[in-house]
Amino acid sequence: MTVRIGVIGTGMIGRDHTRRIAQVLAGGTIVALSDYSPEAAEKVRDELAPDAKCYASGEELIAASDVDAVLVCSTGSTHEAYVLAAIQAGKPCFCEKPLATTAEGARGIVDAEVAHGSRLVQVGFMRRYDAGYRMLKKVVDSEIGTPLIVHAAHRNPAVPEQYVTPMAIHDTMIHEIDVLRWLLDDDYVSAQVVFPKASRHAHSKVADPQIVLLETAKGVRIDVEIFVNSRYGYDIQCQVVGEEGLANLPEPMAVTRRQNASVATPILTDWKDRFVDSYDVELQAFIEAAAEGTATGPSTWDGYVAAITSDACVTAQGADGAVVPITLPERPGLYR
Ligand SMILES: NC(=O)C1=CN([C@@H]2O[C@H](COP(=O)(O)OP(=O)(O)OC[C@H]3O[C@@H](n4cnc5c(N)ncnc54)[C@H](O)[C@@H]3O)[C@@H](O)[C@H]2O)C=CC1
Ligand SMILES: O=C1[C@@H](O)[C@H](O)[C@@H](O)[C@H](O)[C@H]1O
Repeated sequence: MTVRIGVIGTGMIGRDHTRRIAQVLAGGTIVALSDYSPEAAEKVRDELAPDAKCYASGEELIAASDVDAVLVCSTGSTHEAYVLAAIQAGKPCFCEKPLATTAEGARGIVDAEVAHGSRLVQVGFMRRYDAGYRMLKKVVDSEIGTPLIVHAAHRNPAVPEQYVTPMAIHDTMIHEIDVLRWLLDDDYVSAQVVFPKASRHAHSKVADPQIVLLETAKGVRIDVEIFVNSRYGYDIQCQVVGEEGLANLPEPMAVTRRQNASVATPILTDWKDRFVDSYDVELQAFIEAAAEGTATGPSTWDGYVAAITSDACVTAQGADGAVVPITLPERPGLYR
């Protein structure tokens, strides 16, 4: 079966996901597009999916009888309503992060999916599909003993003026929030944020860098440095310290040069390049599950837990170094 897919939001990532479904992946075809700006949808149609129909609204696209599955790639604040509409229509739905911008909104999606009775939603936490993180997880699961500490860093070269302090959590660190939970098979119990001396390259509305300290239910201590004006590159680091050894996330493949009396390895500068393969793998998994009328991978529950944790971290940003507890409700059977 070829899964007929509609894409809502044809900005940067919606366009890129349309390209991969139209040109790279197997088993799916783009039949529908919609964007708040009709020209944006038409442009993507003309460039990548000439047979797709453009819809005036995401709701109409979801309701269309020839749309089997939906990709929600619009601005974060619009995700919740579209995902709820897709569940209502009984259609598999891939939702880019965040699942919702509030924990309450994400809880509503959990409740709707539980009421539906089976999984329909995959959240776009693509790092779980990254070959490097998967290799790291294998080692953490079996070779370095019980994990004790994680040191992580998420560094971007620069961010635009509209990037504000809470975005370091909601937009950027949300990837670490999800992937470290998955890596350790654990949940968070508290968050604390401390601010080092600010970089002179940071805009006035973002405190940068910042360090988020998380504690897990099993007692692991995690420090995540978020530095979005690091200047030098897009750099994702993750080191797990275990009782019997230590494991590092592999660096992206790059040619090392020995030249002019130095050894040099280039570092990526654009996040789109860093996880390009993982986006392919996550969407291929979505297409295959959608063909069976279901969803796999990062779930609505994972999106909800990420939202609860993000909210706690944002509270911690304003708490003058105080530790903010994180309490999770009981996990419904659908997600066990
Ligand atoms: N997994 C990942 O690594 C990444 C995820 N994202 C997420 O993807 C989402 C989109 O991000 P970008 O593509 O970078 O943003 P963007 O700003 O380039 O595109 C968003 C698009 O949504 C459209 N839009 C806004 N409101 C809408 C509505 N109500 N209905 C339909 N379309 C609407 C806008 O017109 C725009 O074309 C965000 O939630 C972002 O966090 C973005 C980049 C990377
Ligand atoms: O999701 C993403 C962006 O929105 C965010 O701004 C970047 O920091 C992340 O690394 C990228 O994966």
